[in-house]
Amino acid sequence: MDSFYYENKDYFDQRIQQVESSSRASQAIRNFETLAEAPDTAVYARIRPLTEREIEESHIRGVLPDSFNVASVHEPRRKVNGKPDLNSSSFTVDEVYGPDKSTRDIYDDRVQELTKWVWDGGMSLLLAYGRTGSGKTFTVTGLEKLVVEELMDGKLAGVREVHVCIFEVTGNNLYDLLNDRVQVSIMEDAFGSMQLVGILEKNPTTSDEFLNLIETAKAQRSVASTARNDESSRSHSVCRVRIVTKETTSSQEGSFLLVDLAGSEASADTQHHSRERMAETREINKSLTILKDCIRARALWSISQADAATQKHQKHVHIPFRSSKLTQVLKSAFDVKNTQTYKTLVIACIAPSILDVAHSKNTLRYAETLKVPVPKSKPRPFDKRIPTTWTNDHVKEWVKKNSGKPPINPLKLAPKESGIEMCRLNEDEFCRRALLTPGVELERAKLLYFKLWTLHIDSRALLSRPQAIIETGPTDTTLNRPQKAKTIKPGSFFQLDTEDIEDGIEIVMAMGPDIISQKSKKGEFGYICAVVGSSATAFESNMPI
Ligand SMILES: Nc1ncnc2c1ncn2[C@@H]1O[C@H](COP(=O)(O)OP(=O)(O)OP(=O)(O)O)[C@@H](O)[C@H]1O
Repeated sequence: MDSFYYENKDYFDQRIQQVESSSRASQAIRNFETLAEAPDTAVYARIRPLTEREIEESHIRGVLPDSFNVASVHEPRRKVNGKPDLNSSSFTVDEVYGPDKSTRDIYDDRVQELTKWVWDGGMSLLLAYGRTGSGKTFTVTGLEKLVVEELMDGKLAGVREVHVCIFEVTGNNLYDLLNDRVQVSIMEDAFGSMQLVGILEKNPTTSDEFLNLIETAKAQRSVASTARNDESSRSHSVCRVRIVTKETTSSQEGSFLLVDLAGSEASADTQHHSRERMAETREINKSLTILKDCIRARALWSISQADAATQKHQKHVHIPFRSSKLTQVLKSAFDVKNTQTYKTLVIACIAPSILDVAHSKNTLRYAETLKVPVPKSKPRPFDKRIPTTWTNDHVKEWVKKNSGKPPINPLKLAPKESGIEMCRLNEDEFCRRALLTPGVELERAKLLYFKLWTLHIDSRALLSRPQAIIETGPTDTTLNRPQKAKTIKPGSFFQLDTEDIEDGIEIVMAMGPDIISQKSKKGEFGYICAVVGSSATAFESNMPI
């Protein structure tokens, strides 16, 4: 096709110019509304500019940003009569960045939010996917620098320790890029977390120190590439940043995984390579397919959870993370037992040349399949027992009523968050905001956080078992709910209705059926309950979620 393209270059040039001018018009009517709430998994496409070599060789662009979230791909083709034609197709992702967009634009739009999320104890995963030479390393390295700047320049609130390790996944082997490529292994600990055994973790205290580590890792990676007589990166490179805070006792650790994936190559591209290189390509492609399956399966699982009430989509979801070393390393991002929300950003990197469109289509197809369409279901109406149905006004009202005296300022705690967003907030961030109200001490902030979580957990039980009664009971610590109470599981927490609240007792925990009281002898069914006190230190509990 290359020679056909050069023979008909003027024709293709003209056609692409026509397409480009019409796509500019459609970009102008960008719909900002769809960006209102970024989903936990976002998929972007970044189309790099033509390189100098490509320009010298008279390539033109065959992949264009069509609208803010659509990339159009124009493939040269020969009609049966021998005349040239363009085969056009389009792909939809969350956001398309054209060649005029900088790494800073991507950072400001999404990655900055992931960085702040991690600083406050959240988990983020950033993956750059694409064919060899499509701009993955350029993008990840640029973003890493901006992440480092944000983390280390001291402008984020609070004091944290930053720990970093950078390693490479080549086939089934892991190499430490900050320790002379020493081989490391991966093991699952008793809690189901994957531990890198033998990895060297550094603790940079300045931006420069951190950036030097990134440079060291980059040099180690290219040493290996040169040794294989191979300019491109045939391995996945992972930079793991852990954020540790000592400010509150129960604070969670933040984690940011930035992954520069190995180039996806079609098997046909490696036909002229050695058997070893072909096997390597197969291994890389396999790991990328497993990665896609894991991301999709995790997203499907989240949807099934959100939809648990209707039971429509609740089915067993298999997440095959054990099938490759790469997905084992990233296990925490797919683990359904992980109670922390992972925010994931996948950047599909695209080489724009019209002679590379077959590869670009594969990359965009891969990116498209990562987007799991969320079934359109009617939003659940407001229910005071279910925080995920609360609007920001409901949240504010709840904070005012439940945060003691003087109440925690809802404008400081939840300036614009809905109930779902408040449940996603980690404890540190929740307490930090609560403490902005003068006179509020940490214990009270924690108690309110706990109250919200208790409600949320109970509401999940209600949603997954619609027959379960999450009702209030009398404050004599015995729940008297004949029949209905039989569905209550010991260990469940219950929030009492306002009219049932006495002596400030709002929350009780069901211990077990009351079989000895006078009421039960009369045939009434009740539960012995433990009172949950108003002090944050009154009890401890591991609640199933
Ligand atoms: N957005 C961009 N703007 C300008 N130049 C870019 C951009 N993206 C990539 N490039 C250039 O394109 C070339 C290939 O980019 P890069 O090395 O990042 O590709 P890659 O996908 O990581 O390739 P490999 O898989 O072989 O490592 C480099 O010369 C890089 O500087």
